[in-house]
Amino acid sequence: MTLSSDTVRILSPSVVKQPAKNPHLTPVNGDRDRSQSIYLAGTACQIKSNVSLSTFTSFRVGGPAEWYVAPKQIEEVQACLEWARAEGLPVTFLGAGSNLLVSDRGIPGLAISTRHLRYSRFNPETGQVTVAAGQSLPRLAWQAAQLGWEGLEWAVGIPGTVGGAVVMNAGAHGSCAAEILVNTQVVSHRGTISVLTPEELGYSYRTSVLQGGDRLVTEATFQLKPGADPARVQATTSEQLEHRKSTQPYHLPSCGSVFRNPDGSRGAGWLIEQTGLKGYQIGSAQVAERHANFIVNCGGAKASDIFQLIRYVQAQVEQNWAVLLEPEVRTIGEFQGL
Ligand SMILES: Cc1cc2nc3c(=O)[nH]c(=O)nc-3n(C[C@H](O)[C@H](O)[C@H](O)COP(=O)(O)OP(=O)(O)OC[C@H]3O[C@@H](n4cnc5c(N)ncnc54)[C@H](O)[C@@H]3O)c2cc1C
Ligand SMILES: NC(=O)C1=CN([C@@H]2O[C@H](COP(=O)(O)OP(=O)(O)OC[C@H]3O[C@@H](n4cnc5c(N)ncnc54)[C@H](OP(=O)(O)O)[C@@H]3O)[C@@H](O)[C@H]2O)C=CC1
Ligand SMILES: C=C(O[C@H]1[C@H](O)[C@@H](CO)O[C@H](OP(=O)(O)OP(=O)(O)OC[C@H]2O[C@@H](n3ccc(=O)[nH]c3=O)[C@H](O)[C@@H]2O)[C@@H]1NC(C)=O)C(=O)O
Repeated sequence: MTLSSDTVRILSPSVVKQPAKNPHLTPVNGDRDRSQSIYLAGTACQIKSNVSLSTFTSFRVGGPAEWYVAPKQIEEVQACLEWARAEGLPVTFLGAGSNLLVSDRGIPGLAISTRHLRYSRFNPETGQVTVAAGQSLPRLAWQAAQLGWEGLEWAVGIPGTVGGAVVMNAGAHGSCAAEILVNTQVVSHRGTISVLTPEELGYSYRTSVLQGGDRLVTEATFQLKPGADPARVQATTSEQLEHRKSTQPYHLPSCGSVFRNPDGSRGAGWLIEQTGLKGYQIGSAQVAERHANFIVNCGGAKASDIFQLIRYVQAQVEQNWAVLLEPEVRTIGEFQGL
């Protein structure tokens, strides 16, 4: 079973050209072919070539993005998308990289990171918070707790961005993004801005129609519950984080749960542990002792080690339990031939 990939193919890689001399581009220094970064005309947007993604993922693995940019506002997002389209490049969206496995070979085309899209606006009249896609979800959870707004306590241990949470329908402790989302603003690969409701997102467990799609989440609005005692909300938030740290290998690079829990009472962690795979290692990738549905990078792991371990665990569980575990982690780039 191949793992799904999230590189959006505006054109298939076979026709992806090396970026031509694009009139929109102002080389930073000298001839573009030599330069490692370029600026999009009319913006402060710097597109860099050959940027390693390993430091941008929680697994701490992954090869280089052919091109990488971190736009600071929606107009720059639109300019980047227009450039990629003009150059015939596939586009990949990056949040905090906490649910990504990026190929050691890297990814073709343009990787757009939301890391600089950050603001949060709490509206006491409506109890809603509107927040930029690149905002850290734990940071938002703590901000809400400090205000005495309930509804995000569950999210404090999810080390991703708001945009990633909207796309993944991130959840924990019986809650998830779908339950509190009012709407989300997205930009299509043609630069068109629209606002989607939870119904339009086709939400289900750890799934939305945005996954593997070509629309970038730029902002989300959540319905929270103001008026609680801030000390109590902060205490609950801390408890959620402490519970997680005691049941999950938080201290080692991972992507969180590797597989979605299958239907039925036996979760992925239980199935993998009962298959005797805790501690099983390929290279420096290991099935975590603390939680069998985590694969951890014990130091110096390659993406290929992790990929092969995912497939090995899938095969062993299927053989033992006739259950085919479905990856929750999003794989990006090519893993063929492994
Ligand atoms: C220690 C640890 C614990 C975790 N615990 C949980 C948990 O309890 N519950 C849970 O649900 N998850 C958990 N995760 C997984 C992960 O944190 C979530 O899936 C999170 O929502 C991913 O957000 P991100 O910003 O890192 O997205 P990324 O990993 O960067 O991207 C995930 C996917 O979303 C896409 N994407 C990201 N941002 C955007 C955007 N703005 N617009 C469009 N597409 C976008 C990417 O292309 C990719 O397909 C955990 C991960 C770790 C490392
Ligand atoms: N194992 C793995 O692969 C990974 C694990 N993690 C873990 O996930 C957890 C979340 O990490 P991360 O997403 O970086 O978020 P942080 O834990 O860094 O929290 C984000 C922000 O929330 C605020 N904050 C944190 N704790 C408190 C608090 N007790 N009270 C008030 N505000 C607080 C801080 O904002 P401010 O700076 O404004 O004070 C902080 O910058 C961390 O424990 C981290 O170690 C993260 C990534 C990967
Ligand atoms: C970490 C993630 O989300 C996590 C989220 O943090 C936690 C807490 O709410 O609940 C889910 O884990 P989970 O279903 O494994 O929940 P846990 O409470 O850790 O384990 C459930 C049960 O599985 C069994 N279990 C778990 C791990 C293990 O190694 N062995 C085992 O037998 C235990 O019986 C345990 O009681 C989410 N995982 C999925 C795939 O839904 C993620 O999505 O990345």
